[in-house]
Amino acid sequence: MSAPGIVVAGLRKRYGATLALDGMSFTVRPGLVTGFVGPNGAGKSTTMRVILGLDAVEEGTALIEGKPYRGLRHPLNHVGSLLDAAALHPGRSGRGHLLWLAHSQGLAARRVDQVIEQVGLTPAARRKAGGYSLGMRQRLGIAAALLGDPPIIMLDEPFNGMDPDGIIWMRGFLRSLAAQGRAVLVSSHLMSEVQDTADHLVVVGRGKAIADAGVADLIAAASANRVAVRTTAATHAMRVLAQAGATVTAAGRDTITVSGLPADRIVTLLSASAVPFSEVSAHRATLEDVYLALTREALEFHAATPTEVSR
Ligand SMILES: Nc1ncnc2c1ncn2[C@@H]1O[C@H](COP(=O)(O)OP(=O)(O)OP(=O)(O)O)[C@@H](O)[C@H]1O
Repeated sequence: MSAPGIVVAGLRKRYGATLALDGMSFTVRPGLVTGFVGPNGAGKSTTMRVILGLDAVEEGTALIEGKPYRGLRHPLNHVGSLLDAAALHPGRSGRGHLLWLAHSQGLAARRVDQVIEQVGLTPAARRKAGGYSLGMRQRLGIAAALLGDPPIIMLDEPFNGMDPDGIIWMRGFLRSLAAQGRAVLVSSHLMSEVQDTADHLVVVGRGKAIADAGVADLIAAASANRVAVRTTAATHAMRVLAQAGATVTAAGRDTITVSGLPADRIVTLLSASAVPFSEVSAHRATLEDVYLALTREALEFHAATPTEVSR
């Protein structure tokens, strides 16, 4: 039996002097939304193009249900993708665009109306696609990806250009595709976009995956043994706790996070130094925290953060 989903292993690719992919490896499993997240230039789009056989690599393999894209007899029945929502004929209606695609794949016109309905584009289906907003183009692109009813869906930055209602719709839609048992890979350079959507995250930096794990596990790891303190005297609190051996980070205007000391010891130390505080609680990391910690080292350009104080 062929392996389900997508398996990417050891991709290496150069563009001139730029090493775009440097050992990229990860797996996209059925029934899950996998967020593919990383800073601009990290290699997300290149990886997706390689998976679709649009770009060659010097090393490594990208397999769809156990085969390279070019080895699939009817690829669009295996994987549907949206790489560039702008790539459509502006003079054609949305429906006309999909009919043209369906025809080229030997699919029935009935399928076109089904996918238009699925992505909520019915009222605009007969209008010229050239007049569509970027959000509508994204919906049209997703409709095209669904035409062949593939078990794998791959979308590059589908949240781009979506208004808040569109983002909420997209999150629910991606979840429903995964709930149908499909493997869904969604790239974004913003962690907040995949929050509440992704079950699994592949975080990329400088051409490789720097994390490939469940969202719950990543949050638990980033939260481990850290305590959040709310105080109106953050600077004083940071000094006292750092002197006691803790590593302290400013997390917001009135909040610091502390590692290296248990909560009861923190309370004792702050009380002894007359530092006012209103709350001491176990810190729960956000996906944003996870992402920042993982990508800090991988960012090509970043400013030193002045907020960390340790003894
Ligand atoms: N056709 C190309 N020619 C030259 N360099 C390229 C080309 N495509 C990508 N690159 C380079 O390869 C690296 C990876 O780019 P890629 O577009 O895959 O990253 P990305 O993570 O998708 O970023 P973004 O979110 O900005 O699209 C970057 O340094 C980029 O400049």
